[in-house]
Amino acid sequence: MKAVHFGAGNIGRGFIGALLADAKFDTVFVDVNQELIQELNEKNSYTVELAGTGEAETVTGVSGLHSQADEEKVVQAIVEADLITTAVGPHVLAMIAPLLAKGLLKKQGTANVIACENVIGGSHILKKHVWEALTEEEQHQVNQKIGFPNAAVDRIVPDQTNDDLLTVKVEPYYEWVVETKDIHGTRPDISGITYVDDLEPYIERKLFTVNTGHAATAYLGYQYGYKQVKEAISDDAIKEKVKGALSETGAVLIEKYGFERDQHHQYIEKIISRFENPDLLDEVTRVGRAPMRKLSKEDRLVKPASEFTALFNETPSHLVEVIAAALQYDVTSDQEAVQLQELVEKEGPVEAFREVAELEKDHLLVKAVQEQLQ
Ligand SMILES: NC(=O)C1=CN([C@@H]2O[C@H](COP(=O)(O)OP(=O)(O)OC[C@H]3O[C@@H](n4cnc5c(N)ncnc54)[C@H](O)[C@@H]3O)[C@@H](O)[C@H]2O)C=CC1
Ligand SMILES: O=P(O)(O)OC[C@H]1O[C@](O)(CO)[C@@H](O)[C@@H]1O
Repeated sequence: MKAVHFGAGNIGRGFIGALLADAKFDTVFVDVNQELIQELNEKNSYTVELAGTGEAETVTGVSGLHSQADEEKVVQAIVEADLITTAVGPHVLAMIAPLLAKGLLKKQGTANVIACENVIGGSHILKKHVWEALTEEEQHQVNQKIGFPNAAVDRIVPDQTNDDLLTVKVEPYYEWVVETKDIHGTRPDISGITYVDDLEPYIERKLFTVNTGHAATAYLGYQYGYKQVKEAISDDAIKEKVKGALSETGAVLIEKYGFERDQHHQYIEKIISRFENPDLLDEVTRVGRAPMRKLSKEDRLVKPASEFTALFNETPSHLVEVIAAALQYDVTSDQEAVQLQELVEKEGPVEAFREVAELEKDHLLVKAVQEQLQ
């Protein structure tokens, strides 16, 4: 079996690539990092270390292509692929879509495209961008043979500090959930995938617990002066606030999906313990990256906070505190943080928040953030 995976970064190599290799796929990684591509083609393998266990896995059957310089080869690889996956970041999906469209158009048999990004409906977002690159007739042709099932991916893979460029250290835990309804042909035979009929409860539980909790730890940690996530979460004051924020998202999730309360709180505890892994060096600036995306209306802070407000007619004080901390996140090496701070400087933090989160002026959440910032 053959796979093409866009994005040979942390999650690409450390999670998706490893699970594809376990399922006996040969994987072509498509990236823009020439150094990574060269290494992949020289070694055709790399190591995945499981943090805190001393265990490691060798991933074989891999190679690399550049998404611009090797365009024709990428198209050919897509033509031959049984499965196409991505882990490039939500904003990059639009950039890879034209090339993906070219390859999909030339394919003969059925295949599936699975976006493995931290966003709700990632594969559908990618499909929308692919559609923009095709005529109506071409869309029809591609629709007959290609599925775009949505997915949720969960594994903490920090930025890497190894001497070897390809080696990647990951947490042992992982979860890859794929929605069955949009799959074309047979389901990819990958034992690491959990197939579900309805992804929504899974992706929301994951995004509004793992990612909300992580973002809360990062923004509060940055505010308190911590560099590493594990340092931030071992500060009791931060941990209590993170737990508070996750109780609020938990209240929304329990109300919406009927999760059992005690089980959900055990899930929260388990997630927090993953942030504490002493063998994971994970900087608050990686987890807090792209604060404008993280403050957008469908993402991990504002969506559960506005749903909490609507459901319970009160504002979630811990999430509001995290949102206020995110508005003060001024990391100069982060393009979105710089852009956010420029907006804060120009419009003031409350108006900046309202604009980024696309909320009405009189929304209770806007008022609560205003009070928090006073
Ligand atoms: N790192 C993690 O723990 C997790 C990350 N994710 C999601 O996975 C996605 C990727 O995240 P990471 O792997 O952490 O980021 P990363 O920055 O390590 O990897 C992204 C890769 O995409 C490549 N890329 C950028 N533009 C490209 C283009 N036009 N064509 C092909 N490749 C391109 C980059 O060179 C890089 O190698 C994000 O959506 C993230 O939210 C999801 C779960 C866990
Ligand atoms: O990848 P994003 O959406 O910028 O957010 C970082 C988050 O993604 C992860 O890398 C994996 O879920 C978490 O470590 C963190 O919560």
